[in-house]
Amino acid sequence: MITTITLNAAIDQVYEMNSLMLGETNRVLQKLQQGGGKGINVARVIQTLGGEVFTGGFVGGPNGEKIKALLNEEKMQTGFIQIEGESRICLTVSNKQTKEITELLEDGPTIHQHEWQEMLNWIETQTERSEYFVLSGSLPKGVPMAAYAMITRLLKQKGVRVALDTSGEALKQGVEAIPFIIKPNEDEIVQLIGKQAVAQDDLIQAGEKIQELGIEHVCFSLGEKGALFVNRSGVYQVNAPKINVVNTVGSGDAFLGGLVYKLSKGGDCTDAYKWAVACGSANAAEKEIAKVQKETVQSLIKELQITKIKDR
Ligand SMILES: Nc1ncnc2c1ncn2[C@@H]1O[C@H](COP(=O)(O)OP(=O)(O)O)[C@@H](O)[C@H]1O
Ligand SMILES: O=P(O)(O)OC[C@H]1O[C@](O)(COP(=O)(O)O)[C@@H](O)[C@@H]1O
Repeated sequence: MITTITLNAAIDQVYEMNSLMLGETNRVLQKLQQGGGKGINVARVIQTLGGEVFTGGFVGGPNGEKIKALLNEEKMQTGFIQIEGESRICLTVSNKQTKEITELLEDGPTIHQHEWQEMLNWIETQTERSEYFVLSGSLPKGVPMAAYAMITRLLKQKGVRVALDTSGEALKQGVEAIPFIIKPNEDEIVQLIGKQAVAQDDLIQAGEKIQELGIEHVCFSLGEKGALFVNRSGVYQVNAPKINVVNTVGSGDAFLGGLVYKLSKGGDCTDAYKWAVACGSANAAEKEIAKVQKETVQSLIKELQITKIKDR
């Protein structure tokens, strides 16, 4: 069983528009609503691929009720902790003409100390039935900056493998706890290593340094360029397939869903790397967030090549 956690769950709302002009009246062509936030999205992708997945996090207020109802409709297995605050709304504006994507992300509720403690207790009980935990997304206010580092240490003591996908200081501290997998995107790589890593050699050097800390799979997702993976045996590159891009929001979550799903099945990790890129790209071809089509993933995997660019 894979468990995913979303400390800052959201209603993910997508507005499709013909244009978006600041300072003008803009009309919405179509509105979509989903239960979201990174861990929930990862769980949706794992469920679509056929994996056994459970998803938890904090939810509260009418938005929290909506998130639970939406996930219920999708028959997702959930175990949320109810909070006093109100869950956030994350808005994606998708411009049909220019294909531009604009994201407006609320920062979400404040978590009280007793709610955080409840979460730590819940995680502890959930370890009994989980081989993997996915910790994803921004930290809500009130939760310690070391939250992911604390959870990672707790899970590792129980023999659970941790995949971490977050940003900024939470990522830096999380990395110090040595999760099994990290998946920074280009912005997060810069935050993590403190310098622009535009050249491939810089990325490889940074990835190797992080891997040597003991992180088994350092996975750099690089948008339309695909991804670079560093593990103890080498450095691997997978180029993204050419697709008709509709909405890239959730591609990182789909990437992580595909990666953890395939790793949890065992076998060669290079297959899991291809699944990750195929899922990320399959997501970018859809309007909805982290709602990949299994058939698209399977056909993209056949197109993908993985290249070992360095032995270690
Ligand atoms: N424009 C694109 N074309 C094809 N694949 C894409 C595109 N954007 C993202 N992807 C796929 O999604 C994966 C994750 O995207 P990325 O933008 O790196 O993550 P995040 O959403 O976390 O910023 C990429 O590795 C790639 O496989
Ligand atoms: O928790 P954060 O970092 O605020 O991000 C939340 C947003 O990230 C998403 O999960 C998408 O993330 P990715 O594009 O990185 O996969 C949205 O669904 C959500 O609204």
